[in-house]
Amino acid sequence: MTTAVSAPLPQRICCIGAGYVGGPTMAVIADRCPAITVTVVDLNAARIAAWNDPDLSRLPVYEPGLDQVVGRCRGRNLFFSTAVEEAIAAADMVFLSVNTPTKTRGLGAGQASDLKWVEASARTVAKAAQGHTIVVEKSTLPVRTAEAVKAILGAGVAGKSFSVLSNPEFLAEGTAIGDLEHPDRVLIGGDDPAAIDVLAAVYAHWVSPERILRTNLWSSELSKLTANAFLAQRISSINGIAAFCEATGADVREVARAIGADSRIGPKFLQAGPGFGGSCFQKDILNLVYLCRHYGLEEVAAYWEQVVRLNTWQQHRIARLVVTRLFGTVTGKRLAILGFAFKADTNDTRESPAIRIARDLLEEGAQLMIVDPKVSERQIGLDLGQPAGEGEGSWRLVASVEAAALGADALLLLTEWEQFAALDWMAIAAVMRQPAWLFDARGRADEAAARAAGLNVWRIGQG
Ligand SMILES: NC(=O)C1=CN([C@@H]2O[C@H](COP(=O)(O)OP(=O)(O)OC[C@H]3O[C@@H](n4cnc5c(N)ncnc54)[C@H](O)[C@@H]3O)[C@@H](O)[C@H]2O)C=CC1
Ligand SMILES: O=C(O)[C@H]1O[C@H](OP(=O)(O)OP(=O)(O)OC[C@H]2O[C@@H](n3ccc(=O)[nH]c3=O)[C@H](O)[C@@H]2O)[C@H](O)[C@@H](O)[C@@H]1O
Repeated sequence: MTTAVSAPLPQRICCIGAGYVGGPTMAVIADRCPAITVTVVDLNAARIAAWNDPDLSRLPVYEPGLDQVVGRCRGRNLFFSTAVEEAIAAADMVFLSVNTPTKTRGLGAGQASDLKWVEASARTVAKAAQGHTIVVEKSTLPVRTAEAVKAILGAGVAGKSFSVLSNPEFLAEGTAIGDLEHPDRVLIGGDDPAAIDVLAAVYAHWVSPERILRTNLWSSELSKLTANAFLAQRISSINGIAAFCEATGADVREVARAIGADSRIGPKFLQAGPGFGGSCFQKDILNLVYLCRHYGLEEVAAYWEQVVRLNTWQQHRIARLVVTRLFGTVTGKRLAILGFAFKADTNDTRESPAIRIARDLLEEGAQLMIVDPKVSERQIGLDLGQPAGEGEGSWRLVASVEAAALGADALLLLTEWEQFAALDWMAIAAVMRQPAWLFDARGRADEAAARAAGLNVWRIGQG
């Protein structure tokens, strides 16, 4: 399954989709392969303009270290452009890195992946490509999508030829650059050994051969869905045990440490929290569920569906217990929300647990004071479906935890930003309305200091 590589390199790579995956992935390829010209294209002109912003702090994706990589390559062998067809025509390798969200209507709505962007970009490649082109699926796709991509490309004009590869991306947001520079593995699926060699030669610039895995197309597509399903399953498992700990007097951190010491289980992805967020776990599992049902595997579908159900339950559970502890009502009460991104070190809020929890509390009439170092007021407004405001059932974005705490009955720690781990609890408690609460849904705050400052503390998974 592993490979040693000595194939020719592509000269020009085009990547369709300048998002959280396309941007950082291509920046690292350009950085590690100065001989390759990499052009990232997108229909979204504002996003491309942001990638070209001379001020590197204003790139459209926030990732630690990304600004430095882009700063080294942009204008040298890394380009961002809206000239999609031109870049495809010049390329000998084209990555499809477009969005594949859950369908919102029609057949499979709520579960199947919406492949309209993949189909549209494949059609553009079929039209604009010249000569032989290697087309690489970078987006996360339902197993057997390559068949559809091949069919679209095969219907193109004579004189063009294509090889289709699957090369799913395993980076996690917040650690994207490190994940790309030191991947556990690179997976390449395909049925054209020469094309696989060319792509493997790109990665071989910085990834050792034994980490470059080759499979058939379908195994590669399915491995990506499976990896995300397994990771998400661990989170739902530990969150279920956290609720059980709260009911029984056990402590989920101790349980996680104890089971994680078993080398067969391992310590990673055992952090109990407000449920997983991010654009992919839920959509990829629901896609798996849809595919299992399609193939008549109802029990398998129900098994994976439960991972998502438990996640949704966990988010509502946290909102409910906040209301219960605050004497059964939060109407008109100020609540400080610490963190809105779906995890630390990203500006991404897609499927963030903070959204569902905040919406539940707004529904109860709370006034939310939100603090997040990277998320914009505009984005929060879109996520909560209402603009910033005042009074019952309203929210505002404020600049500091101290400002959020002013007159608040409770703080909810929802994203594990580093700065929330070391707060001046005396100063914070002093400006809150008493009796005041800290609800630590990430288990990251200095609980002893918060208690010493007079706060009541609820911590995830602590009985
Ligand atoms: N966000 C993440 O951490 C990871 C995402 N993935 C997968 O990678 C894929 C992309 O995800 P993100 O980068 O997060 O999405 P994104 O939504 O940030 O970026 C996708 C971009 O593609 C552009 N686009 C769509 N159709 C186009 C077309 N026909 N021509 C030109 N541009 C077009 C959109 O304008 C958008 O800017 C998805 O399949 C996702 O499941 C995989 C691993 C990690
Ligand atoms: O396909 C994708 O999009 C990516 O999805 C995840 O990456 P990402 O969603 O960026 O971030 P994770 O670190 O996996 O965190 C996902 C969510 O789970 C939560 N989480 C994670 C780990 C944990 O122990 N506990 C926990 O609650 C995080 O706070 C976050 O809300 C996977 O980790 C990547 O390998 C994959 O490429």
